[in-house]
Amino acid sequence: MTATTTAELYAGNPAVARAAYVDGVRAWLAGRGLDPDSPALVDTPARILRALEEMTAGYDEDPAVHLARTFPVDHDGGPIVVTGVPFTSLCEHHMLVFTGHADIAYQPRPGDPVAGLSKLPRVLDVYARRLQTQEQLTQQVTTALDSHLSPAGAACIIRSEHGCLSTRGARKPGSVMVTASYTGVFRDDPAARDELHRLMAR
Ligand SMILES: Nc1nc2c(ncn2[C@@H]2O[C@H](COP(=O)(O)OP(=O)(O)OP(=O)(O)O)[C@@H](O)[C@H]2O)c(=O)[nH]1
Ligand SMILES: [Zn+2]
Repeated sequence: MTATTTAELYAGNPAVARAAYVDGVRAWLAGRGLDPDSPALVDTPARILRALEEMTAGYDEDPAVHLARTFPVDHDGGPIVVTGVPFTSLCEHHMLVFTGHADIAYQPRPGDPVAGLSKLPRVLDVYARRLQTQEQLTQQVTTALDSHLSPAGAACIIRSEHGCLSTRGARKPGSVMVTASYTGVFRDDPAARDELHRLMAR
């Protein structure tokens, strides 16, 4: 007989896993010398759980849904860019917030239909609302644009401040992590990438 892992025990049993989480936070509070039944703390474990579930709701979403509908518009195949899109995510190492802005772009092939403007921030949020590294989040956005729009190229640049770096550990508030992912023309053609950076400058 093989031992049951924690993952096996709780996968498919979200109600049991939630109860165990609340018990665990209560145990930690008590171990820290605090009263988990005090009016101030009695609802805190369930509150943390609700916040975590809200901030990881992206696991229940598929970016394909947002990119399925496209629109025919007159365009000559120039880059389409949305800059300064705010987001909040959770780092997978500490489950602490990292928050910042993304510049997202794709270059449709001439004559191809385009995605609605709001869909780029929506795709970002599907992935941001998961446990993330910034590198992975950046790349997932361009991969989704490539997969569902088949553009000539896609790009995502993210600037964000990580709570795990600013509030604990190395404690460096104000430090900004910058990551970039380029595909197609933006990866292969320096002139196209330079032009993109000019468009993104603000
Ligand atoms: N590359 C990358 N690193 C991240 C990201 N978010 C958090 N980290 C880092 O993940 C690392 C985890 O390192 P560990 O040594 O395992 O954890 P730790 O002891 O808490 O590290 P310190 O933060 O240095 O105190 C830290 O260096 C974090 O800064 C991210 O999105 N990308
Ligand atoms: Zn972290």
